[in-house]
Amino acid sequence: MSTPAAPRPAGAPVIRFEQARKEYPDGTVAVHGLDLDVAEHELLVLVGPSGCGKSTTLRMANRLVELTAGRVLVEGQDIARTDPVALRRRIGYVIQNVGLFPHRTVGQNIATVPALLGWDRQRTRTRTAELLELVGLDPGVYSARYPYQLSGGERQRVGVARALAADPPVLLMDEPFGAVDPEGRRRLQQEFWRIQRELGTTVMLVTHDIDEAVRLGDRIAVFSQGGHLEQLTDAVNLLARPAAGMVADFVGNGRAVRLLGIGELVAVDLEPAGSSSNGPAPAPLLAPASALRLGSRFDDAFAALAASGGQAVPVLAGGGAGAAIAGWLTPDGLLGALRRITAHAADESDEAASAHR
Ligand SMILES: Nc1ncnc2c1ncn2[C@@H]1O[C@H](COP(=O)(O)OP(=O)(O)OP(=O)(O)O)[C@@H](O)[C@H]1O
Repeated sequence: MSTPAAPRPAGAPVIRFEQARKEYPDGTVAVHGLDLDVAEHELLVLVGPSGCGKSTTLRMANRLVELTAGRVLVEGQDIARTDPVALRRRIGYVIQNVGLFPHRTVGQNIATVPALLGWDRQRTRTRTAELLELVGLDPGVYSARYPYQLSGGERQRVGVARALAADPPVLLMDEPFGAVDPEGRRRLQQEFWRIQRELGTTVMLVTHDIDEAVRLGDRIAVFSQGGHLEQLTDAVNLLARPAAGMVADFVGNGRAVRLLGIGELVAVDLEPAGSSSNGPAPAPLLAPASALRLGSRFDDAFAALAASGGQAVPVLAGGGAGAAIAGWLTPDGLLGALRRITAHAADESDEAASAHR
């Protein structure tokens, strides 16, 4: 991992927009006066309808778009006073159609920034192989291929690997999984999420897809036209308590299903392990691979309850041979779990609302 350019107090924002404004030469005000912080190691998603200023905001952070007024700070430095080329070496950038160099191999594409930074061949080769493995492509097979020899999904993986090559502290992503079919997209999202947790990269990601936002974002910023920040909160809160009006419309139907996709089972959601004789009637133990565990997503829990015909299903703690039944999940338990995460969201949103006013 690279070390940050300068020590910062814990929790200091890595990217800070201060009254950032962009007016294009034809008079279009894409972003009016945005205040927004992205915290270290955070994956912040910008979401909103077409033309609301998401890409403009993102591109203000690496100076592909120059501000008309206000400031953007990256790692505490005003980027207007930073050399744009040096800035972009510290900030990875991934766009929808990836923009791989067609006449360079996958390995050479990934090595673009390391080459600019003057890394030696051995270090570059090792890093390239590591990154290909990280995004799930066999280096022996893919390093020497050209972009035209890849599927759309593979190209996007290479795009992500290239952006991560010099281990930038900050990554900007504009619809990075847009060109992939829904199933591949889901897989890429999952893998990217894992990689981001592992590397601790601070990420700002633009999407118009609310499901993607909910799946990936530590926090989600919902924009309306003109780069207005309508709501900034975590996924549960956004779904449980969307701000009235534009956000609620944008989040739309299917909120309950999305909540099922993000909640995770914890011990308080379960009937105690010993209660099966006088409490819920236990379903037969599921095959370990499909068994529920503490931390299982609610949608898996819902599927297991449906398969058991509504009978209590066992939930395991620990893995492998050491796994033990932590308790039993009943339909009421799952309802309680949904109430638990939405009640938690309500508390936080009340706090956030008073902090914002
Ligand atoms: N170079 C430009 N000159 C004039 N107007 C522009 C320019 N680039 C973008 N705009 C306008 O600024 C507004 C915001 O555009 P932006 O691309 O930031 O939106 P977006 O939310 O990323 O949209 P989408 O989801 O459709 O990509 C839009 O009205 C767009 O037409």
